[in-house]
Amino acid sequence: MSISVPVLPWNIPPSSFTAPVSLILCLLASLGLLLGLHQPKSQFTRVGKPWLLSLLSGKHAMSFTMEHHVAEGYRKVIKPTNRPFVMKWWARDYNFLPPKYLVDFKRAGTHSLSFFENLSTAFSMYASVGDLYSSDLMVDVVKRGINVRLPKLVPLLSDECDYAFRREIGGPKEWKAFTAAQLSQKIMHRVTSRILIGTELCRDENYLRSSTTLNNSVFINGLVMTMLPLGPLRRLGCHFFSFLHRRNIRNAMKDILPVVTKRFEEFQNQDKDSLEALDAIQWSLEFSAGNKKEHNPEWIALSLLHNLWAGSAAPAGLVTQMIFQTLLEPQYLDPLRSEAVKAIGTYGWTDKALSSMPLIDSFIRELNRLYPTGAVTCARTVMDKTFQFHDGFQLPRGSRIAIPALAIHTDPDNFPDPMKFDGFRFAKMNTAEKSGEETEAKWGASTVSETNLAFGFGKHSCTGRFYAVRKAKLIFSKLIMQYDLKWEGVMSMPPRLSINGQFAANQLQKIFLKQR
Ligand code: HEM
Repeated sequence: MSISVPVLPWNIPPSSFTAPVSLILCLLASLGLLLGLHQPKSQFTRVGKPWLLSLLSGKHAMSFTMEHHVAEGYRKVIKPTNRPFVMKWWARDYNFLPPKYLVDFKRAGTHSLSFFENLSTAFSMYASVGDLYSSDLMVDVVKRGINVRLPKLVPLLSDECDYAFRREIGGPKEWKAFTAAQLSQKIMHRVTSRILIGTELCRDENYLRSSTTLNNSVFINGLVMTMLPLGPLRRLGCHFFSFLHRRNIRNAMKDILPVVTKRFEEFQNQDKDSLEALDAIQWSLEFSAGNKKEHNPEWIALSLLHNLWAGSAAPAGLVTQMIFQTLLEPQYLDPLRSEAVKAIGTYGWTDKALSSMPLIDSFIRELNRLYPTGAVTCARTVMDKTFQFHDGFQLPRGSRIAIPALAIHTDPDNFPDPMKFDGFRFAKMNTAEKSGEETEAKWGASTVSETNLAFGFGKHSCTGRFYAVRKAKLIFSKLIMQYDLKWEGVMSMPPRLSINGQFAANQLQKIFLKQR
């Protein structure tokens, strides 16, 4: 049997191309590598090594130790000079700003300092979803869909959580082992999907599998694209190399698109007021209506999947961290459990109950202080010709800025004994200052402030934080009320995964659960 070498239509054998194409690819790769060594000039002090040298230093590469370099910049540049420092992040130069500029994140218009343009470029999203991130639909769905209906949504989340517990944990009479991060992720993904996707799919195992794969793929693809030495051909190269990620999108779309299309057709054909499903498909249909580009099943389905990415992984990491901390310092368990039992006993599984858990709330805020999902938040790209900060400092269009959140959270000028985990730190501060406001108070877990930056700050601060904190409280309360927890031989916090300044709770740590 012989294998014929394919011949191109105009009869030039492909072997004729091999040498020149290889040469061009080698030249481009070398150019990319050289650019990896190049550090463009900046008006600010540069921190960290060139990308390539950092990568060659193996496990100490900046990608895996980013938080230390950011902390160094904060200590050596920001604190003594109150000026920004510059550092490579996601393969590009970022100006890390002192906290005095946080006020400008509040003042700037949403499209002057853009979070989504920044995210899309950092994660090379343009290569997989085009200009999806130029749209306001994702934010609208959370802000105008979810946040205003939280009291109605909590009972639905609670039902889904009960179902998720039955599916993922069951009722073990003896100690049963689970990988904590995996368990939190599965439960959170199911609960999040109940509202962010809807009843048709939230229990569909194919959808759950393909959307979980996609959630992981967004981050992994973004990371791999950052690390490729693509030089000036970065945009083109990312399009080419994102093919696996695009396949993951197609797979998830196969599961979700038929449902969205059906709902789209119903929405077109019926009196719009008669349809009031409590889910994000409904709100996407409503909020995109009249917008030609967005009001179609493909755009809506893609947008839902990307909101799911924002809304599922980070809160799951938070729940994992809550479990680890409770096991590491078991003295917290009794007060947290008693508080949950009392609130649920009084108000049932309602929004009111979740808002009546000041200790759990404080525990969450303290975890977000010490173990935020990122050492850096408030990443933005300047979209105006120039952006002028309140003190006259200016940056031109295309500049990237960010805030060293973890360094600020652990600055002794902001918190006494900042490296110590004090689960009830914020409950104590709240009691000391309480002015009568019962819910989202000054020291509440979902209140952003200049020293609580885990959810960002300003016009683009996380719109999903109210939903996220409620889901974390709900899942954690059910877990500690229904199960005993333990782990074996663990003496310190299981190390987090740190990649490009983003953290993930330890992915391997086993815990044991037994029904109470
Ligand atoms: C523990 C959970 C979560 C954490 C730590 C978190 C963190 C963040 C951060 C740091 C930002 C950027 C804010 C800034 O730069 O100022 C952000 C933005 C955003 N998050 Fe979250 N998030 C969480 C949960 C959620 C959930 C459940 C949703 C709901 C779908 C969500 C939706 C969004 C959206 C839509 C934005 C963009 C906001 C805008 O540009 O106006 N997040 N989040």
